[in-house]
Amino acid sequence: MGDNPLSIHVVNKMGYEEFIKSFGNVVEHCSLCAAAVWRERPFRDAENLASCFGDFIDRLPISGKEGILRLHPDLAGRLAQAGQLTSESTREQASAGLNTMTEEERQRMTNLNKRYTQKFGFPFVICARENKKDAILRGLGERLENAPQTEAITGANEVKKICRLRLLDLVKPDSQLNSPL
Ligand SMILES: NC(=O)N[C@H]1NC(=O)NC1=O
Repeated sequence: MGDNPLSIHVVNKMGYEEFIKSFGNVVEHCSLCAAAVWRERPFRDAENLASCFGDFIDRLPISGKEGILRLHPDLAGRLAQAGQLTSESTREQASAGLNTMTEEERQRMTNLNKRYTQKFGFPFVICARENKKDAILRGLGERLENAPQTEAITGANEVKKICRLRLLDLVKPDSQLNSPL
């Protein structure tokens, strides 16, 4: 949870500019999602807000899902090594142990990421907070075998998990529309 989690009442009173400022990166570099989801207010609670983002992503055509995936940085890629990830990605990649890989593991990850991007035209995305580096390396190898359409949907489902966890950091989980909290 973040330092000052918001109550759902505060969220529901936000104008769209404030809403986009608060939630514009729950889907990495894609403030369009927050800009679209604002119209669904009032939200019941943090989980309902997360479902609205998830439903928006689900409704996108395959080309839109691919577009969202293309806004994600490679895991343990060049941006990570240069310290240029968003603060959210930095924390998530560290939680999976990706910042403490051996040189050999990093090389394997780089090679697999390259093959993945060449095959699909978008980067490999997985919810790093729900996986450790071994599971991520294994997942990368396995998902390389998937068909492109399957993989766009699998990646979008991982984006939804990342988005939900980011939202639960920002909004008090026990704050509800019909209670004073
Ligand atoms: N490529 C990729 O999966 N990136 C990410 N995953 C995650 O949990 N945070 C990210 O930035």
